[in-house]
Amino acid sequence: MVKAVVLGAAGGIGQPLSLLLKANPLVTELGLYDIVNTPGVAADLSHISTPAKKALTNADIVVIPAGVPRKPGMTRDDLFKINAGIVKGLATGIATTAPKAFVLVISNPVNSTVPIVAEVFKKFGVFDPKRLFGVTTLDVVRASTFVAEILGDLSLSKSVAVPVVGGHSGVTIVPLLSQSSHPLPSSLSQDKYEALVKRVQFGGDEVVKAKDGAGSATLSMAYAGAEFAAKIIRAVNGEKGIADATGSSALASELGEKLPYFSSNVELGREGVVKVHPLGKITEAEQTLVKAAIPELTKNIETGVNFVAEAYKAEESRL
Ligand SMILES: NC(=O)c1ccc[n+]([C@@H]2O[C@H](COP(=O)([O-])OP(=O)(O)OC[C@H]3O[C@@H](n4cnc5c(N)ncnc54)[C@H](O)[C@@H]3O)[C@@H](O)[C@H]2O)c1
Ligand SMILES: O=C(O)C[C@H](O)C(=O)O
Repeated sequence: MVKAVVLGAAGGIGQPLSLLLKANPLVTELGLYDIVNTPGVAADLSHISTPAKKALTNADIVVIPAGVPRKPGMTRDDLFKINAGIVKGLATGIATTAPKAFVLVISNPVNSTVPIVAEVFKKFGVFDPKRLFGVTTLDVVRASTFVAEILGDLSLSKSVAVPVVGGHSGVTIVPLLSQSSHPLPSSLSQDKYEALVKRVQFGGDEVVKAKDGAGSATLSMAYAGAEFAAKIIRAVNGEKGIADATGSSALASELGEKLPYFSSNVELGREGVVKVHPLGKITEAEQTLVKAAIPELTKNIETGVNFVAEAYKAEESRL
């Protein structure tokens, strides 16, 4: 029995993600919440429509695609002003209603919204780093698709696995192409390698540009979110040895001293992350990418942590 809840269920990501979760036979109950149009989506999916508190009761897994998406010319950080408050509010609802749930944060900027959820959970004494994830699966999906394209066989894209570590914006996205399950052609030029890295790092911008003001990736994100959620659900159901390269898990990686959040290859179990894998053997070029990611990721994490600290300070001074 697994209850999944989508917060932001009426949105561009929320609707197809809810559909994919509905289609997952392992999801036995689906809770939908949005500030608009929830009954419409719920009726459409023949699902429950309840206010957040009730929707969250007994949730095993909560996915959060609530918040505003980018328009051309914006960075993910530009979304912080609006989305930070939305995510803090929803995290409070989860902390007080479903503190044991696995939480999957999609709302951008993920590098900062994951620390926001963690800080709220700490305040309520319910923080479990093994159960909190930033969803960076779309970067893995993109990297795998782009590598399959280079290999000239798109039918491979489901079986190509490329670990992508770090964070979820620009230089913080670090594809470990040397660890691809399907090696790149040895003839690939340095220019082409660098272009591939850039394409993975800025894949989101490609979609934002193509949508021309109508938002950012929704369908590929729903697919990626549902894939990751499905892995969590299988792990919750007791399946062993489920591996994934995703999630700015708040667990210490080998970079843990420098960075409290760093998306890594992880192994999942009934209680959440059971193992954070080290980066393993990486090339000099990949080491350079990791080094470049750290300052930006550090800044993004601090932004999230400081936002919550200041919000609570302001709340206390009002009392
Ligand atoms: N992690 C990733 O890889 C990734 C990929 C794509 C998009 N995103 C992010 O996901 C977010 C959503 O994108 P979208 O295209 O679905 O946007 P959208 O505007 O289509 O949908 C967002 C939904 O959130 C709802 N919402 C707003 N405040 C809420 C609240 N307090 N409680 C519940 N629901 C609330 C809105 O009503 C809306 O239905 C954006 O921040 C976007 O940047 C992340
Ligand atoms: O690019 C965006 O703003 C949305 C998302 O983070 C993505 O990678 O597609």
